[in-house]
Amino acid sequence: MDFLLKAPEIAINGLKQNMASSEYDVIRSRYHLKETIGSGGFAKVKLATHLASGEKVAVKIMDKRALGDDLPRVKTEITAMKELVHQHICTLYEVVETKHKIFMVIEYCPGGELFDYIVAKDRLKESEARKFFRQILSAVAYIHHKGYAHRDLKPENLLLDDDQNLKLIDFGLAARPKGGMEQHLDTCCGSPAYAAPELVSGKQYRGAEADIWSMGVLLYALLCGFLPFDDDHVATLYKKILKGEYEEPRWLSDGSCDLLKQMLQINPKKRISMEELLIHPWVKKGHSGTVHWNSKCEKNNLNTECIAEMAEYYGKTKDDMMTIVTQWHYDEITAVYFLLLNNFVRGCRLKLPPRS
Ligand SMILES: [NH3+]CCCOc1cc(-c2cn[nH]c2)ccc1C(=O)Nc1ccccc1
Repeated sequence: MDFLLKAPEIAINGLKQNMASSEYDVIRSRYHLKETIGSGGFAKVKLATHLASGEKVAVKIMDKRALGDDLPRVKTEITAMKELVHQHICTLYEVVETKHKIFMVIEYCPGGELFDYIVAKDRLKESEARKFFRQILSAVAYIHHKGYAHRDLKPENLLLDDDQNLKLIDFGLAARPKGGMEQHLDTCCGSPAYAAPELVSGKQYRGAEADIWSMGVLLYALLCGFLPFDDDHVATLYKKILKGEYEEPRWLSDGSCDLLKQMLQINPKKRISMEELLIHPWVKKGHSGTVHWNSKCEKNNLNTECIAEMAEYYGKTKDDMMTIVTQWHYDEITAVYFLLLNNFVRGCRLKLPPRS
């Protein structure tokens, strides 16, 4: 099985990784792996502690031998997460690859899945649904701006951080069409209940338009606590999606019904666009302005306070530390930078302990 990221003989973190040693040696040298906090088909996700800083992280562990046809999904996700750095997207901190394993170290979200949050509350009040929907819009407008479509938007892929803010995960099905976001896509993917009519009918579709349909289903789930189109038999579910008829519970406001109607348009050409969504009266209600979707943590705009803290920790000049960080090897250095940055963005000051 070839290496996705590095040839086996290339040193990992300056040390020649003895390929005979445990597959977990490198990850355990920097993280204390704890309980499993999630799993999906080909991966399990463990809670871990970053030994140098004491910060909690999530480690997504995949065995290349078990991945089979899903191996390209992992490369897609790693490539996408390296490029998509945003306050409402789970940050990829580090990638460790060994002969048989791939470890993705990701920002930890202690609040769990939005799915479970909705189930626990039955359904959300309009104001809370709006708060979450604005954050989802912010993340999706950003990834569309960067030329990506997520293609698997659903409450299971939105996690709550410790400030009750949403973070998007699972970019394994993301697409970045070479011809730009206007280019049509062919692959039918994602979760059936959230899939757009043009996607389930096997037609070519535009990623951005399909993502907007999925966000309509997501908004409906936030406001109602159940899905607009649902059935135990996928063929029947597809018929319901293609028909586009759904119940409007009496608790939905006229504004909510109007927005849902514009998002759940079976004809993608009649569906509301991202630009119109960002300024929609329902989205703006009760908030001072439109949705801010630009990233607050772009890689091309390094945080000088984090660099200064790292320079002191590693005994380097700020310039040398800046040069090392901007190589973005997604190794220990990248992880430390993003861990410091995430705390900075949240208004905390993470002080690294003296190095042993
Ligand atoms: N539905 C989410 C289950 C837990 O999965 C994750 C949790 C975190 C996480 C938890 N806390 N912070 C981040 C980060 C990433 C994943 C993830 O990518 N899961 C996955 C996706 C596709 C296939 C298999 C697994």
